[in-house]
Amino acid sequence: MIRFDSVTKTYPGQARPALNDIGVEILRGEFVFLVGASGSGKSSFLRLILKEEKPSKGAIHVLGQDLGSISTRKVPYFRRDLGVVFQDFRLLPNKSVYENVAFTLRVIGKSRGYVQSAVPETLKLVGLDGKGKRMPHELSGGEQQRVAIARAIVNKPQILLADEPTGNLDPVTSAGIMTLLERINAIGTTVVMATHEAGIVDQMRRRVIELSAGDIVRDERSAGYDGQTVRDVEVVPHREPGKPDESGASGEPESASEPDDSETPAAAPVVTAAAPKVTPEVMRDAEPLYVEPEATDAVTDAAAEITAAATGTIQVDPEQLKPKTTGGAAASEHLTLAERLGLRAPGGPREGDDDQEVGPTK
Ligand SMILES: Nc1ncnc2c1ncn2[C@@H]1O[C@H](COP(=O)(O)OP(=O)(O)OP(=O)(O)O)[C@@H](O)[C@H]1O
Repeated sequence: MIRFDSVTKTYPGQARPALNDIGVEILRGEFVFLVGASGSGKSSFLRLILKEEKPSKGAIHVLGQDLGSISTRKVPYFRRDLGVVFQDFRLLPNKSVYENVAFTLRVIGKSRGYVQSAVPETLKLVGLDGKGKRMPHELSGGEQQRVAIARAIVNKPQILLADEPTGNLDPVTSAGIMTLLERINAIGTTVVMATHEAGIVDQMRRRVIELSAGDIVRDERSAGYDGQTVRDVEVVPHREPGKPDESGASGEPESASEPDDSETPAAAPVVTAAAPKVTPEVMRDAEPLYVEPEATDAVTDAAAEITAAATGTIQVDPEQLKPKTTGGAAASEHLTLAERLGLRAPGGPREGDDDQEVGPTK
């Protein structure tokens, strides 16, 4: 379903690769956690799957397609089979919950009838039944992430990529989001999620791929956040190039072929584990907030109540009624539609891109 063959990604101007000769395969229906310290390459891994970035070396196959052979014109079609969720939700601030979810379907040319049945069904699935008319700023963070998840899955993608989806949420709300992702996985979607949340990973016991400075250092089934290894905070002492350290070892690279990267994290403490916010206890005690797809209306109502109780009352201050997005409304005005939807990284079209960003080319 997703295969990396000897993939190296080195960003322009960087001596050290963000991902270094990665070989890994993720099968249909798996739920995979990507863990690792900040800067270890998790987001790069997800961006490569989305074809937001190209590998510097190696090949990536997703859903049977060699990404290197998909033209930029065809990328929007390829991405229809992928749903993406981010830490900062990335909702369209001036559209209602319903319109945020419907938008994905409209740009790919789904019929009005399809939209009218798929959107309420998906909102029900994520526990937001009855909240379609709300605007994003009238929702709690957990509810906004549910809208983002609804938008990502409304087109029934085969793969859901989630980059720190609980990063901005409190522990209880995070646990609810995880039960939802678990449910989405149970109905057949392959989920790949980058996270720093040890409690979530420890409780869910799924496959864990751990990255460290661009290398896969662990790939275990039914694993926890820390694996078998001791993962205390590791501090690597800084050494000036050419200057021996206390043990007398030279500060020169061991081999002449090793890159001389002045931005190497060796100059700063290397934190190998983040402090857990969501504890195993919170995960264990979490109310399941998702709704079974075949649920009756009574069940849906109960789930909506649980969601409302878990996310709390929202005090809306007139100041807050102004559209909010990460980076502010002013910043969002300068983003293209595809960028705001997360279908393309902010920064505008790059060399080799075509004009078509989302939706049919005709
Ligand atoms: N667009 C870019 N240009 C240059 N370097 C980049 C770019 N994106 C990422 N990097 C570098 O690549 C390395 C891996 O970054 P990446 O964002 O993939 O890590 P991460 O594990 O997702 O980190 P975090 O947990 O903080 O999100 C880092 O050293 C980062 O500085």
